[in-house]
Amino acid sequence: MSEPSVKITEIFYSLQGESNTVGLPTVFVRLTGCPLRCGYCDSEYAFYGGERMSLQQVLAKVASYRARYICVTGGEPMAQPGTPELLSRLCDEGYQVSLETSGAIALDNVDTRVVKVMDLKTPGSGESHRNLWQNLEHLSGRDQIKFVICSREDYDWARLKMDEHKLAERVADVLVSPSFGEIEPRDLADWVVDDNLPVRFQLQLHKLLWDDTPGH
Ligand SMILES: C[S@@+](CC[C@H](N)C(=O)[O-])C[C@H]1O[C@@H](n2cnc3c(N)ncnc32)[C@H](O)[C@@H]1O
Ligand SMILES: Nc1nc2[nH]cc(C(=O)O)c2c(=O)[nH]1
Ligand code: SF4
Ligand SMILES: [Mg+2]
Repeated sequence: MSEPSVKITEIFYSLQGESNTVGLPTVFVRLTGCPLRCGYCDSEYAFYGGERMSLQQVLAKVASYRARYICVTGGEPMAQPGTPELLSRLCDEGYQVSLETSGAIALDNVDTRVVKVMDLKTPGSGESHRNLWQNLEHLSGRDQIKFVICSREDYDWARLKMDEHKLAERVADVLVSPSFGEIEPRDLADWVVDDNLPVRFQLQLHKLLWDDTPGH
């Protein structure tokens, strides 16, 4: 079989701004294209264009940064057929690999060495009908679930889903993140504290440090 290829928007080195490895120097591999259209999406520039690269080329570029942590994101990385093999090849090289995904595409073929960060799309995203709830079965105690919260209604919905699906017991962390610029981060923080909710509150560190500049 010929070497698979993937369409890439950018590969860059920065500090992990999200998830439970926040602050760790990380190489980001941003794949092009996404079948969803979340109203808040900060990565619309990855919907189109990009450059087709062989897995060899991606691995060589990643290696040039001499980093330990690799985050595969997008766009929606799982929308490309070459992604599962890319993830496995990165693991084979010894990297600590994470995958940022909407979970709207089946995750059953993702290497178990990869830490999956699955975003359950809230009503406020406009894409909650795309959540594939069966994907919860493919998450382990090393994975993470994220809710991006756009309003109090989203927060109440996330709490309900946590309860219904026993989410805090399934994964390493349930993350809640304010939709950037849409709600006051402090409101979300207060709700979490008031409810003693078993989640990890997070802000997107890279936006505090570098605004919203691509490549960070
Ligand atoms: C750009 S997406 C790429 C991966 C995948 N498509 C997904 O949605 O998980 C990476 C993460 O950034 C989050 N994100 C995008 N725009 C955001 C915003 N304006 N505020 C907070 N988080 C945002 C997404 O919800 C997702 O968890
Ligand atoms: N620094 C930084 N950390 C990130 N973590 C997840 C990102 C993403 O866009 O998926 C991201 C990003 O774009 N930049
Ligand atoms: S799924 Fe991810 S990349 Fe796609 S529109 Fe939503 S936030 Fe953006
Ligand atoms: Mg981002």
